[in-house]
Amino acid sequence: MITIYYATSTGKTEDIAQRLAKRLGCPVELCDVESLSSAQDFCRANAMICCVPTWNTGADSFRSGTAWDSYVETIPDLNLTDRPVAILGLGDSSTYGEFFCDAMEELHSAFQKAGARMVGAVSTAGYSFTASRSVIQGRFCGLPIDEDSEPDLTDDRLSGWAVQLNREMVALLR
Ligand SMILES: Cc1cc2nc3c(=O)[nH]c(=O)nc-3n(C[C@H](O)[C@H](O)[C@H](O)COP(=O)(O)O)c2cc1C
Repeated sequence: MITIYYATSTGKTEDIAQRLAKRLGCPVELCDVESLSSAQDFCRANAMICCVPTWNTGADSFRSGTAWDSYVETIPDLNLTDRPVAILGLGDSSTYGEFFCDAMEELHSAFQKAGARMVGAVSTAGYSFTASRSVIQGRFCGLPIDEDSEPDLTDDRLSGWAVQLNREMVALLR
């Protein structure tokens, strides 16, 4: 079972979480981060996909502007050793092209500090943006989705990533 955690301000990240869930080749549970009572709740997932929009443009910390911001400081203290975790980000590469999906990196870093096994990095090819803190060693540390400026590319991006996760994450659960 994979748990897809999401937080949203205007509903787009929730919609994307649901669309991703339909594409994965294993049982999936959806969970709104708003409904959690503590960071410890993340420990019950066998594997997780964390879906995060970016709202706090250019911020060093608390970049999401959603319920994720309540947990970024405590996630590193969890024991998630070898737990598979993937990050998906929502942003706008046209209007916010210098800060594209910056919040992904903040979550990636937090889960990595907790010992999680980070999967799901993707190439920057096919994206038009100026800068992103979520590019690590030349690759996005998760899947960026742009429902504002490139919604027509979303289905293919989700389907391609689902295939990648079935290889990198679902295989680990068998
Ligand atoms: C005020 C404002 C600030 C934003 N800042 C960023 C940003 O810094 N980087 C980015 O990639 N997208 C940014 N966005 C785009 C949102 O992340 C995008 O619309 C996202 O799909 C919203 O997801 P949600 O509906 O789940 O909250 C911003 C949007 C607004 C309106």
